[in-house]
Amino acid sequence: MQTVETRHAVHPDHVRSMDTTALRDHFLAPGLFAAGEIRLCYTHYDRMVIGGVVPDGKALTLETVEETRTATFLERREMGVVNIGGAGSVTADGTTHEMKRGDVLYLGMGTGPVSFAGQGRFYVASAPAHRSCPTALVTVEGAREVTMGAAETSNKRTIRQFIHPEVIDSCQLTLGYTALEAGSVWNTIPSHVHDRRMEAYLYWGMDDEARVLHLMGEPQETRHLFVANEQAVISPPWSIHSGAGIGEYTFIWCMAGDNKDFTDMDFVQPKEMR
Ligand SMILES: O=C[C@H](O)[C@@H](O)CC(=O)C(=O)O
Ligand SMILES: [Zn+2]
Repeated sequence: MQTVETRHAVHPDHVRSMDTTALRDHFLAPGLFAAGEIRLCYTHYDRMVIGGVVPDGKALTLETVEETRTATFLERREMGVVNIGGAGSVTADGTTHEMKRGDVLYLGMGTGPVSFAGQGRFYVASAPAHRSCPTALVTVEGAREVTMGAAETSNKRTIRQFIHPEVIDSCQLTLGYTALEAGSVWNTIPSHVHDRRMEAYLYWGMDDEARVLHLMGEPQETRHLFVANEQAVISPPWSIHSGAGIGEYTFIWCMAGDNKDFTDMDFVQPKEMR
């Protein structure tokens, strides 16, 4: 079964008047992972599509979606696939890529139907592309590692970059994931915005009871979402995106927009936030 939900882009002035339910309806994607299903969320933020594919031992194929009106989903798109589950495989254009937990597959524009199999739980993130870059499997070991933060500020973390200019080529997509060190709870502090790029987060590796308090909104007009395991947050270009975990968590970040410069951020110091 395959379902696609559309999310429209929202003006920051509108967000000021939203209650919790409205905020969650617009910015949280809570139900992307279901056994035997492909569930996609087509956003109008840079036309980024995020989703979950859970083959549950059988095979699931992502071929077309009505929303793109293209012959195949990736005819004019690129896509990153992250396996957040057990061992699985992804087959595209006659090649099968075995993926263990944490591995990332990049599929370039023009790739045909994409089949998912095994015990994997696959998070997908796709953006429009203008040229075909080579398909590439980047294993956990092959990622670029950056450490940030400090124990004193409760934000010591390792950022693993997979779809990143210094690792593999892509059109506009960048993707990786960030894990907190034991005792550290805060991600992406100091907060930042990058109006040139939208971003989406998928929180994973969490206990069922754990929650992340995700901060969003304009830096002087912040809002929050309580987020559970395997739920995604859509972060508009004008919004901060930071969070603190009540329990262990990792999050996949992906971005699309005008540049692929991971370090291009407009920082907002804690004292400047409201
Ligand atoms: O623009 C970059 C993204 O917000 C995240 O990659 C930041 C992040 O993972 C972190 O600081 O912990
Ligand atoms: Zn960011």
